[in-house]
Amino acid sequence: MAKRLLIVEDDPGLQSQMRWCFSDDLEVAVASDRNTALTALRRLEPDVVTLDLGLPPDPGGATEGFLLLEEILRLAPCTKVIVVTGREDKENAVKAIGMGACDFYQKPLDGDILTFVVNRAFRLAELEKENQELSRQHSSTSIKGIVAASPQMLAICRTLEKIAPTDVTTLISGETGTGKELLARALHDLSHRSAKPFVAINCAAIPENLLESELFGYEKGAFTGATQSKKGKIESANGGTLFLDEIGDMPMSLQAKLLRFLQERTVDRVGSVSPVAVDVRVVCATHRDVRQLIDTGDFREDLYYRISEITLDVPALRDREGDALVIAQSLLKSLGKQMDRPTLAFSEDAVRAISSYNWPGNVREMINKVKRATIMAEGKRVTAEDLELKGTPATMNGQLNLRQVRENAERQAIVQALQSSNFNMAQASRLLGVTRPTLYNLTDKYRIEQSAGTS
Ligand SMILES: Nc1ncnc2c1ncn2[C@@H]1O[C@H](COP(=O)(O)OP(=O)(O)OP(=O)(O)O)[C@@H](O)[C@H]1O
Repeated sequence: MAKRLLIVEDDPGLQSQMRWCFSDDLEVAVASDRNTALTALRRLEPDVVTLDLGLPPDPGGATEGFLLLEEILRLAPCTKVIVVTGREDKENAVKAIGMGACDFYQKPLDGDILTFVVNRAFRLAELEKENQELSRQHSSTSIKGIVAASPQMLAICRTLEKIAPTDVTTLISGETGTGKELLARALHDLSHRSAKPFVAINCAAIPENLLESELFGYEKGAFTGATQSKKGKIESANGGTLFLDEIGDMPMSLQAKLLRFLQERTVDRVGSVSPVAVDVRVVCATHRDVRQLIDTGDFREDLYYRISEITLDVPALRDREGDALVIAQSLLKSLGKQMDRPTLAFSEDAVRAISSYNWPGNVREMINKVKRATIMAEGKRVTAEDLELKGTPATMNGQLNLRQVRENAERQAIVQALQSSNFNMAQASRLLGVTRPTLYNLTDKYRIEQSAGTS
């Protein structure tokens, strides 16, 4: 396929000069204002755009150019944009690079230099595509219990696999219900500590005066009621992993003691004078912004650095492309099995509603909704109503053009048919009304697994 270039330039003389610079093997389109440029972007899907910042109705300024740059990068973030500025306009060039343009070119026009800059942008676009292709090929998670399809979660899973064999202290942050504890358990299961205990404690759920003895244990007679010595959670996790959930809620008084433990790797039971050596890997999680807690004096900065040798920021479900649907499908499958309704599948409006709802309670909210729907659904289809979600009409939803909308819908329908037919290609092709070879071509095109890969 020919490489595609869009030239956005309002000066007709420069337009034809630029066109002339580029060889015949490029497919070139020209636009002279923001609207025509956006139409051409949607139609041509160029790999590279040269963008004159001074466009009508503000040819002397750069406002239209910046607006257009922003829209191009929102609609087609992989497009390489080269901004074209006046000779003395370094400030705007720098601003454009800051906004995400890949390069800039200063007038007056020099054909050789412009061709060089444009070719370099094409090469960059090509390399990025190859890179994406490669990462897509390794795009399923084989970590037990974690269902994911989004590039963000797949990247987190890859990091998790890399850090699991080490003992680095890891901080997992993310909204409630995003899977922080699940990731912490996976970190433990994939480590050499997996045969030893995984001990979790929720620092927000235990009153301040009990948390110390829960964590560090106590000696007989340390306080009224301490009739026996007791190991704390840290000691109980010896050899394994200690998971400190909601670390952001740990009281200041205990933060100092925890820091000491992380430095010395020994615990002092309450009421004891002889420290006990403990070997644990510490994983912490929080839904709070720890940096902000440090600013307000509610969290020790030195402790933060100790617990965050590696940080994993788990995005909210609504920000993970494709995850909501694959997780919902997997939940329906397992809950359907549990509740003796193994053939349940989502209706079309349910699929749309799942993809467009913003899931404030993340996966935990989804579990509740799918559980409810599995009970409530009449017949074989789970509707948006069963999920207590409003059905939403299909929209452009920030997608580039009709081709992208169509491809996303096609991809979704194929995944759904495969899942509801238990990955039986003959059955799925009948459901979709296409032949089996066509379905094989489509699964290749969209790189869809032909078997239940993620579970
Ligand atoms: N990617 C996923 N695949 C499958 N199940 C998931 C996924 N993410 C989360 N879950 C499930 O969602 C539920 C909530 O996850 P988890 O308890 O790990 O979230 P959390 O971020 O620790 O929540 P909180 O901050 O409220 O403690 C669990 O039942 C978990 O197994």
